Amino acid sequence: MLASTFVLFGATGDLAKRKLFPALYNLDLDGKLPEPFAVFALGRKPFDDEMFREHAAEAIRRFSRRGNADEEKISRFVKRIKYQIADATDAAGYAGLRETVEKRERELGLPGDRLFYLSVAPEHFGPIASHIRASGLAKENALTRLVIEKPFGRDLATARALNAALLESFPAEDIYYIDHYLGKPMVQNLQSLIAANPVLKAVLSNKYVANVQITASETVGVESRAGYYDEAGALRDMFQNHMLQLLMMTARHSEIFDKRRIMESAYPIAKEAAGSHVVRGQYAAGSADGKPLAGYLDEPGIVPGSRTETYVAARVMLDDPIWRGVPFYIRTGKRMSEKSTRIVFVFKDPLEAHIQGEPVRNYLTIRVQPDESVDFRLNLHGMDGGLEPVSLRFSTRKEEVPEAYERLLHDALSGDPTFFAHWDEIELAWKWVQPLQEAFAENRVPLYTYPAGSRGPKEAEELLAEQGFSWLEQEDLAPEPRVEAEAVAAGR
Ligand SMILES: NC(=O)C1=CN([C@@H]2O[C@H](COP(=O)(O)OP(=O)(O)OC[C@H]3O[C@@H](n4cnc5c(N)ncnc54)[C@H](OP(=O)(O)O)[C@@H]3O)[C@@H](O)[C@H]2O)C=CC1
Ligand SMILES: O=C1O[C@H](COP(=O)(O)O)[C@@H](O)[C@H](O)[C@H]1O
Repeated sequence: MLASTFVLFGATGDLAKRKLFPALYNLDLDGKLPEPFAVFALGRKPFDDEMFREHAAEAIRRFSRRGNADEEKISRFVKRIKYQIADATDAAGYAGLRETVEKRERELGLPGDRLFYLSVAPEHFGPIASHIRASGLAKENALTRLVIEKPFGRDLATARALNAALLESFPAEDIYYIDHYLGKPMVQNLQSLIAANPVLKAVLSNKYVANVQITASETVGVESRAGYYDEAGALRDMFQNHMLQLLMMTARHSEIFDKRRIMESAYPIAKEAAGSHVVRGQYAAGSADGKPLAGYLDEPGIVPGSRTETYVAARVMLDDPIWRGVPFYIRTGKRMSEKSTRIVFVFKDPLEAHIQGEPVRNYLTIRVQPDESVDFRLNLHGMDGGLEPVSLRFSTRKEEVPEAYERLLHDALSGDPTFFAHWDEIELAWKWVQPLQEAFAENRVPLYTYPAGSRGPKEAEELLAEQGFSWLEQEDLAPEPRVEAEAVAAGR
């Protein structure tokens, strides 16, 4: 059943503006919100309803993939929003908030099934949950859902403490830990892509796969989040959550479908050995499209001399019957040459024994964003008598891909936890990452620089070269195909 009251803490913030209001609006356009639907936008800034509705409308115009369409629809959507000035740390204020919510629900005839979305800094997660419970803002005998944003802790101990604090106020089944990478349609598709295609299922194992490469590269730098990012770094910001979730989603298979068991099967990397399996980097000055880009240390708000990493690459091995012996190379970085999230299965060289020079390989590339595609690189006999790569491709245009937050908000409203991170996965991921955090803090892993707008530190090549591999970049994966089968899906 859908919750029909949406209470958003942190409604004046960046995430609400860029992702949450546009996602709610798109759900409204698609008829996926209940009718009526009440939105309570909470923040400390001195907006009134009308001012805030214009703020939300502007966010939708700027950031929704369909925001430039229809002013009437935008106006109808924002009328659902009521703005409430509220300091989340003020326990006494929650009684008033409860009255406001109940009054509105009575007006609209709503049952009091409420979703609380905590889009605020993590130090507020525990106290807000506790105040919601103590004030009775979570209604007895009605549905309650609590959505928690990241970062979920800054290490294993703080994540455990935070989880314990949340569990004092809410039962585990009411808590939804959002990881927006799990909301990306192609990530959600991974399971059916493999399960529904025996041909893929048959070859995705250590018998045929030489290595797997998971990349999430970004062109943006630290932007306006220096305060948070300089404390977090790429390991906490992207690797512990999004990248390890991508690993779990990629590696699970019909024998071991539970993501927890995949994470459990990842061989730990001791801090003393981290330098042999992990590369960290920080962007220096560089350029993109002919324009100069500042180095990380010159970005506004970064602590002088900061050793925070903006790039991490790691080799992960799994103690799993299907994947034993296959390296999973995982990398993420800011200020790289391209925005791309993709998973590449690199197949073993069928002609290894017979060919000189470049190996001949098949690749299966699953592009998650910006465009979605599944691309099989085959080798055909070319005109010149040699082998020539060709692609078999299915793709969806970027504008047609629903935003991750759309799907996840709808799932949370509906009470479907499938594509949320589960506490055990979060805990296992922190456990795995902990020695790397220590190794970074103790400077056991060199911090290499790379020019902004590049492919990251050249030292990351060595991670693969040791085993005779190399990172596959877009141009390696998408050779101009001589033969192409392309299916463009509309409106998925
Ligand atoms: N922005 C992003 O791209 C992403 C953000 N996140 C996470 O989402 C959460 C929100 O991030 P973001 O929107 O960027 O943060 P911002 O700093 O932009 O916004 C913070 C929000 O919290 C509110 N707030 C702060 N203190 C209080 C308080 N005492 N009482 C009530 N409200 C308060 C602010 O209200 P006001 O300004 O009115 O005081 C504001 O609405 C964080 O946990 C972040 O890590 C996760 C992934 C990506
Ligand atoms: O969670 C985060 O994700 C974004 C990247 O998300 P994407 O959907 O654009 O790939 C990243 O920029 C940010 O630093 C991080 O906190």
